[in-house]
Amino acid sequence: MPLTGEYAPSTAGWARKQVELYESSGGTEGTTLRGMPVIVLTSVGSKSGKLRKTALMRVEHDGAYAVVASLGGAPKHPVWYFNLLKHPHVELQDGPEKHDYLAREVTGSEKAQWWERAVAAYPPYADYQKKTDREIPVFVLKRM
Ligand SMILES: C[C@H](OP(=O)(O)OC[C@@H](O)[C@@H](O)[C@@H](O)Cn1c2nc(=O)[nH]c(=O)c-2cc2ccc(O)cc21)C(=O)N[C@@H](CCC(=O)N[C@@H](CCC(=O)O)C(=O)O)C(=O)O
Repeated sequence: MPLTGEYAPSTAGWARKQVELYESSGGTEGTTLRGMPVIVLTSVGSKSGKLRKTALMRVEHDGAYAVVASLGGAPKHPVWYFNLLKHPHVELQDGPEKHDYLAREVTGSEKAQWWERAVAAYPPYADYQKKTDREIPVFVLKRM
């Protein structure tokens, strides 16, 4: 059951533009960052209840995805992190395919396994984690 609600564009201009190009091209343009694949996550705002769309690096394994709340190694979580905690039903667009997923924050050995996959997909994640004391959260998304 797709998410419904009013779309509220991100205040991060460069990321918003990438999302809008990705979606308007049906997932054929704006699908990479530095040559590495990107997905678009739609979440429900934890305070506004509006639809928020976030470009993130693509980390996939056997049909499940991980999304990494790295924010470039900033000291604070990106705010979409709080959206997924409150509203785990999200949509993920990977190229032309868009489906519903349930997001769950992972810890321990499960997180370590997905962190390895994330760094393999986008090596800068390892540098971001070195840059901050904040433990960068990872959610695993399973198809609904
Ligand atoms: C700038 C801010 O966005 P954010 O949710 O903090 O997310 C910051 C970034 O993670 C986001 O811009 C990502 O798209 C950046 N980014 C990546 N960010 C990552 O963290 N990880 C990635 O792998 C990643 C890859 C990536 C690839 C391409 C690209 O263009 C951008 C990429 C934002 O949009 N804030 C809104 C509010 C957004 C929101 O969700 N509000 C909630 C309230 C949230 C709260 O305050 O608790 C609501 O509506 O209720 C605002 O200021 O109005």
